[in-house]
Amino acid sequence: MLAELGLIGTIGEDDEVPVEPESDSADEEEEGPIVLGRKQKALQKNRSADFNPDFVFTEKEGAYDGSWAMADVMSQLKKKRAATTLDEKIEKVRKKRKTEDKEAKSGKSEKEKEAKEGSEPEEQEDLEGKDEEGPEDEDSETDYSSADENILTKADTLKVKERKKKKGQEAGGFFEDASQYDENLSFQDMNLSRPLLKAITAMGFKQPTPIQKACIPVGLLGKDICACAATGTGKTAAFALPVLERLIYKPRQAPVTRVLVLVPTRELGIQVHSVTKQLAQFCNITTCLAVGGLDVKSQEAALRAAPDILIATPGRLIDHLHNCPSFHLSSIEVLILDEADRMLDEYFEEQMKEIIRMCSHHRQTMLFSATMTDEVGLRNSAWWGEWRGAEDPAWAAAGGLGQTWLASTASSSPHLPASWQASEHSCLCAGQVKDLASVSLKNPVRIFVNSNTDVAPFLRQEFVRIRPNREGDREAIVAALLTRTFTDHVMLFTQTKKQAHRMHILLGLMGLQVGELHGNLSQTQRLEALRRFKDEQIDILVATDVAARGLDIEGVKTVINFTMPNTIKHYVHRVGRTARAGRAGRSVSLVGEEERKMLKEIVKAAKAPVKARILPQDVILKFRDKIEKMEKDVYAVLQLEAEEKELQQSEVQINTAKRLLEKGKEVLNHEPERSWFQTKEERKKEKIAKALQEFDLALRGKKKRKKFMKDAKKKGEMTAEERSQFEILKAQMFAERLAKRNRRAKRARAMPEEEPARVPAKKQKQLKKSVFDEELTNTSKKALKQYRAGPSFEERKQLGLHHQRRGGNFKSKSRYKRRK
Ligand SMILES: Nc1ncnc2c1ncn2[C@@H]1O[C@H](COP(=O)(O)OP(=O)(O)OP(=O)(O)O)[C@@H](O)[C@H]1O
Repeated sequence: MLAELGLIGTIGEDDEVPVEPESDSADEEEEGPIVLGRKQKALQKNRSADFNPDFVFTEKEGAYDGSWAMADVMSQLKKKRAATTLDEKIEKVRKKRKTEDKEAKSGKSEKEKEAKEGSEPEEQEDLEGKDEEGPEDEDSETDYSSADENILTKADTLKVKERKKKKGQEAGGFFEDASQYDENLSFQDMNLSRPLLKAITAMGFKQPTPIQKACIPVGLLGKDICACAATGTGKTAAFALPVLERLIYKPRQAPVTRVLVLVPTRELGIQVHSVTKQLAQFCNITTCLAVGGLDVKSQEAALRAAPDILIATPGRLIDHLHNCPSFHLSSIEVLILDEADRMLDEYFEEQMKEIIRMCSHHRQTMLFSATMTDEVGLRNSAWWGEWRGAEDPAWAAAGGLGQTWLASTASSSPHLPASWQASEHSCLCAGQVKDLASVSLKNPVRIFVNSNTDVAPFLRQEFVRIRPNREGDREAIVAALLTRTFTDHVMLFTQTKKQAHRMHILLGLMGLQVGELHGNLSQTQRLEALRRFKDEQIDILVATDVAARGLDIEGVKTVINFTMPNTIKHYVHRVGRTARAGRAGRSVSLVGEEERKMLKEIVKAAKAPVKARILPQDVILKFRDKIEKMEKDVYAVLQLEAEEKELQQSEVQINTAKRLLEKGKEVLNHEPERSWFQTKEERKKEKIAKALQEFDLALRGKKKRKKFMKDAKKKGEMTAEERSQFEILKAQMFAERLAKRNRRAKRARAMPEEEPARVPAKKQKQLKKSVFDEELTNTSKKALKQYRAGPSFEERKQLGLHHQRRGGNFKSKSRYKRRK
């Protein structure tokens, strides 16, 4: 690639950098455990030895086919008329540019030749020689002179960012204490059935990861779990294995769906489904995938067969619940929320309420995430509690899945944390989690193997500072990083879909192999991009946060953040796409002035040294120049896209009109409209309310923002600076909205449902009862009779009222008397 661009590579990902105080070579030299296809050699260097965590991922053996059951999924995709791909358009524009430049160059050299023929005939040979020998440069319009090459060979500089430790505050603390597990526990020790152990071996898992060691024994007991472990540490198997074991142990009596796994994105659904299927490959348990973007009809057919385990995204699940008459959730025995904090945030709020309302109350619930907070449960306690509050306490005794066996194992299992064995509730954490336990989950076990700001253990974090008023450098810096240093297995995250698309075009025009993944694409395009990235057909995947959570793409070496994401949580997930399953990985984030606060927090939370990468200024300038020159080509690609879209739209219109003329109106409406839990009107209202909220936030006291938005809209085309500013602004708006919502939640929604304080019987007797307690709250028959009848003769005598007639309102009478 560098050769194609006429550049010479500079600092390599694995190179030693002089300024770096400690050597990085060790982590590059160790072998990666999983062998990759085409670029194996590069990846073999990718294993880290920088860190020494307790757990070491062992090499995967056997035939673990990590594919996403793509064939299955692809057959469910809607077929669309094939148009030219973006890459084809980019290629077309590139070729055109090359020919133009070639022509321009040859015209120029002709002129020079003529001029020189007249003046300096002796230099002719030299020039001709140069023309022949000189490379037929593919990117001749941005060719670099030999002087420039010197500049480009300058190495980046890496400096360790010092972090200020708070006195007396060590990382971990409260969280680590809460989750103990038997470190020597093996899969064989876990009482798992043979078919599962066979599948584990087939998938190449030699020993359980910490989260698996901690969760599987507890999950087998049918306990509710709230679990947090770093990205890429095997949470999927941690929830899937106990569930599968319980399904095997207690086979179903009737064909019903018993386990529901909810995930936030379609791609993650496909992946979780694939992993579950692989774990269940040697038993009779059936699985089903119900995510958006795939064919509804075939999903409905699969649901009618009542699969044991259903993996779904909330929207599509609700669609089925409302439109597939025989499908319901009343038989769900286990509910799992993968990426639980996301599933319970405002985005899914209405949908989750609807799903929980339809779910059986008698269930085990498990929440999993790398960024789990106690708040997750607390914040959602109000509405969640509504449905779980009145649960049958006899559930555990009556038995969900294999309860008898569970009861016997509970007391004898040597693999449960010591604290758990001592007392069932000692594993529940004190403080905030108590609130969560009492409202969201039933006596949940809190298993925090990592803190919720921990990044993957083998991740090396780097940051590139964007200087004030140099926001426009971001694209140039990213291009420089991708061309010179991180050339393959890279995920580049942007804040907006538009920027992701632009980066795809820009990098594509530079000759890099790029794909994009975001919500503006069809499902086919999304999956195709992922497939190509997994199959190493492309080197760089530009994505929005839709790809930030959960995706397990083998061999991702680098994650680049174009801007810092919305929150630290988003950051943890994004950078978690690399350094998975014991492998090393690197993240490089571009940080501007306005994002430094988040950087500080990241540095503070980091357990390994965080580094600042400094690119030579000349390099940035060169790439900036290159991009500027490319603007017209970017525009040309966008034009091609717009033209093709227009053409497609008119084709659709013509076809519709044709069908209308031929077969009448009913042909267009032969499909009955699908119902949803919200009416169209409600959905519209919700959207408007959310948009207004955002709008309100954007304008709140921030004149700068208001002006920025207005100016950008007016101009239509943004400058590089404005584009970057817009990315940051979007992240800030999200963060503010979240903060506002959290503040509001604490006031209005997060009332912890505290149990009435239990007073010991002895103490109760000692407590003095007030007159209020004794008289007004006494609802016994005798007391009520007495109250109706009024005071007795004795009492009236005491009050000096015995001479008055009984009955009537003696109080008012006496008052009347006094007044007189
Ligand atoms: N016991 C094990 N031994 C070796 N590899 C494992 C083991 N368990 C899981 N893995 C592998 O680890 C990788 C990450 O697993 P998984 O996707 O479940 O992580 P995760 O914790 O859910 O990550 P995220 O938080 O990003 O969703 C997968 O490739 C999986 O095959």
